Amino acid sequence: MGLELDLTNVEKFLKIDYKKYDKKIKEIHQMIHNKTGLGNDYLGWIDLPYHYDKEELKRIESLKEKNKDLEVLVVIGIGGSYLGSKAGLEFVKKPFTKEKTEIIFAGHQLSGEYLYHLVEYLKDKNYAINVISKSGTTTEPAVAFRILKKEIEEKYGKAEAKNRIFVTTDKKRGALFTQATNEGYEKFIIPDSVGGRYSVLTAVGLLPFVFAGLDVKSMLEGAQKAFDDANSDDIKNNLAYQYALTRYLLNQENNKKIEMLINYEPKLNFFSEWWKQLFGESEGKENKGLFVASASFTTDLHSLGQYIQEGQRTLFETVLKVKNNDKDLSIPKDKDDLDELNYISNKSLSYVNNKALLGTMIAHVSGNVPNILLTIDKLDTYHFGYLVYFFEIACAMSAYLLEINPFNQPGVEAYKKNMFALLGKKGYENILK
Ligand SMILES: O=P(O)(O)OC[C@H]1O[C@](O)(CO)[C@@H](O)[C@@H]1O
Repeated sequence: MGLELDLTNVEKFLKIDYKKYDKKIKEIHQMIHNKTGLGNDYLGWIDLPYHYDKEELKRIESLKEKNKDLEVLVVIGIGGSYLGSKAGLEFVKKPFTKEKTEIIFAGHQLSGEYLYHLVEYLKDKNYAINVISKSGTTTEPAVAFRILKKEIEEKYGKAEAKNRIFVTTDKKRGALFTQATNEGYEKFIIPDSVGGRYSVLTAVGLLPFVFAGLDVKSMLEGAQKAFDDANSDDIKNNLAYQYALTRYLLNQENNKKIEMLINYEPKLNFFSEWWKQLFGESEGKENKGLFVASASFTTDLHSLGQYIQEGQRTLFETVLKVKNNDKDLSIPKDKDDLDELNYISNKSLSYVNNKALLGTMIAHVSGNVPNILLTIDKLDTYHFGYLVYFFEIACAMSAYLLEINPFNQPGVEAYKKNMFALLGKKGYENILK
């Protein structure tokens, strides 16, 4: 139970010679596991599937037990402090069903309209806040926290509000750490050695998952399986490295500039958002890296499909296929058959969706768009954990193949500096001159 990788529709465009890269892959594998490469201080996520903080998870579970009647948990965070938990929840959540504790995200943009309506919504709800920020100084979550902290204190009083604010941040430093210590909020840790986009399996993801009632144990088992599967330095036995090398070669030898992650299940839309941060922030530097995009089919076949089929030939697709649906429906027979669907009556939607996937792949490949096919069995917590770790390790390998540091994001500062200057922050006066 893991993942299947099919490169048939890449090999038509590219010769993937594992032998040629065997030595390089082995070296990088050692670099990752011995933590000797660029950005090596941030390789703490490597061991998380087995060495996650077990005491902390127990503390999260007992916090959830104490707060089992909460109607809403507001999770404040952005980027890696947001996308992983949002992706995990969407991955497994049944559409159109209301969880006992609803998880609502905030601080992932600066929209006053969004926050206004959230504040209104929370007025008659029994709620708590989990504010997540490794640095503690990121503007978006800091603004949202300031506003929601005022609201929760007004609603419950300062003393009770303290029991309803859970902070996930650095172990010993930062603005949020200091605030949490001063106010006596319950704290959870983002380890020094784990950067935001690699933090799903820390309290960053685990707290929201536990509050949403997700099976965290099986998620960690999935990640453990991915760890075991990616533990070989022999690329022939390591699908994560095969994926990493393939996308590297499509870029370097086939001149592809864009990788699109494609899904056929709306539950995967936010997984794509998480994936985009992972690869975009890790690889997009020094004028290198693939631009990562995503699409949800068949929806986007009716918008982007035209471009993919016939636009500039600079992209390839990585299709994430789900073999088995939990629930399904069949198409009923109709006596008039005006829509001419009787030829597929009694067929399930999964059957039709799979034919759409196959037909699209054939079309796009014939339009010179290489397709990597990744298949998982189903959309459950186990496979979420598996995919998270699979892509994390693939991303590290891929960035090291490009000879860049996968774990920093210096470019993100540019917009922040300009925004601070425009807002009149002290010390930024000369930035735009
Ligand atoms: O957890 P923090 O420190 O608020 O950072 C949130 C996100 O912002 C970034 O630092 C980019 O500004 C991401 O790398 C990170 O995931």
